[in-house]
Amino acid sequence: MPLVAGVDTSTQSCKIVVRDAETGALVRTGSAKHPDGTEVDPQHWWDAFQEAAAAAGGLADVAALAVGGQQHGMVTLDADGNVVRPALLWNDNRSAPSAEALITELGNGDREAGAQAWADAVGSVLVASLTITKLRWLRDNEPENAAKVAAVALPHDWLSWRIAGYGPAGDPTAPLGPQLDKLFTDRSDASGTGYYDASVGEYRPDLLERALGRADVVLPRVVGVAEAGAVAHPSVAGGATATSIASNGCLIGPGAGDNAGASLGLGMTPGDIAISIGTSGVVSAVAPQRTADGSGAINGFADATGNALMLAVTLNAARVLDAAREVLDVDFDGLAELALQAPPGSDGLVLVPYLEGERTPNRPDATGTLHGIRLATSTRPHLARAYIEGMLCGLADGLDALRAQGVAMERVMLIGGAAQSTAVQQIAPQVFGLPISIPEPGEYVADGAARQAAWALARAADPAAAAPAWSTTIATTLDADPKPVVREQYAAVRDLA
Ligand SMILES: Nc1ncnc2c1ncn2[C@@H]1O[C@H](COP(=O)(O)OP(=O)(O)O)[C@@H](O)[C@H]1O
Ligand SMILES: O=C(CO)[C@@H](O)[C@H](O)COP(=O)(O)O
Repeated sequence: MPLVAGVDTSTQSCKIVVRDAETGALVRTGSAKHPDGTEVDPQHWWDAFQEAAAAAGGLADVAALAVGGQQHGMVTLDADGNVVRPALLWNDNRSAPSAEALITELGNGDREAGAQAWADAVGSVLVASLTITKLRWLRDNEPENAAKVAAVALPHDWLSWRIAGYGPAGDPTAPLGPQLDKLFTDRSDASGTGYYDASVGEYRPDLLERALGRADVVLPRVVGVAEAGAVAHPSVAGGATATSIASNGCLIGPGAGDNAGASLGLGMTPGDIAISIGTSGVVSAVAPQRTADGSGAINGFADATGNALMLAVTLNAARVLDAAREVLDVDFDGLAELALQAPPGSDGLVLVPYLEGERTPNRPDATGTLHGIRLATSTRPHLARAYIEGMLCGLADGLDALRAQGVAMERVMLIGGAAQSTAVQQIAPQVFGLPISIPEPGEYVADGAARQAAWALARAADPAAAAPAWSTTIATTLDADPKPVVREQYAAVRDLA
């Protein structure tokens, strides 16, 4: 049976799964770390991809692959294919004033009108995460770099291009050189740039020009759903090209933004909600039409199949628990054990977890605040529980925002690194007031990319082929009595922060 690979070039690491194209059975995996920081030289992603591919036993026997990736990161390339400056990631907040300026400008001085105009035009009210705001920041703060930009790509576009053999002129790992017109992307990741309208499937060069001051830059071609964007070059990843289908080489699928990748990996349909607790906290739902929420609570992105993907995204998720482990000097299990020793609501100890500012609500300069500290709550279990509850309350607000848009919630699935925490699993249904399904532990973004690769492979033979019917196994569904006190306490202090 042919094998396919799915890659997740995420904020903290690169993960690769190799699966059987027909059954979806997991064959092997590999991963490698990315450096910390909100501005990263993309070369690190390339190095981590190579390391992860080697850890996965190489990709020489793989017939197709696809890359899912952290959304929104601004990768600027000059005419020779060099990155102009380190990529600014989705969680880099320096462009918050640029976002505000672009909103007010589009509203001709009226912020509210501008917010709605952006939501109507591209599905999202601008926040610092979106690529377009980073381009405005570049224009205003590094004009010499802005002048060098010949192409703008996203992390998954850039990595796909490198795997296809393109890259900086003279780089021996880029034998096909700096062919910027060979960059490609997909509708899901393009929909997070702020200059692509997924409702009609077209870039908005006029909006790009507003940000960068010009629109004469190459943007990646948006390839169709499950259409191969390129063929992997034999010299990359220790021979990533498939020897098994030598006549075709190893196809590279369109790829996806990581949240659309997870949606495909989970096989989400309307009524399904995914809550991902990775570096970002994401509450997502697929919908037939893209939304235009002028309040900014919901991003109206696209998925990787032709639907819309509604997202509420927080900046403070798994790393809040990493911070708690640091403060309490415990490992993952230790944090979970401590948190489960304290009662729901932590006897009034509440963390508003804006440790990196926040995106939803839009408070880029906020810091975290601990409320309700008394002698009785100055214990390690209370603190551990407050960190977990505060992080989950941010996601519960995201669930409310989706509800307010009329989204049905028939099944709520918890994924992402911190979903492995037994304390998160047990406390989540108390905070959300809903049963929570825990899929088998896995890398659902990489799985979605693998499924897309299998789909692209099938489409190469039959243009009408449907996505392969891989199934997701729900390991357990957890229910608990809702504990409204947790959200009530949080709501009372959230806006004081
Ligand atoms: N058992 C656990 N409990 C809490 N957090 C965990 C656990 N296992 C992993 N994590 C956290 O999950 C995060 C990585 O999750 P992941 O979804 O891979 O992130 P990303 O996709 O943003 O790179 C890290 O911050 C890590 O500390
Ligand atoms: O900005 C968003 C979505 O809009 C984030 O979800 C990023 O796509 C990063 O994802 P993770 O690395 O946290 O998975």
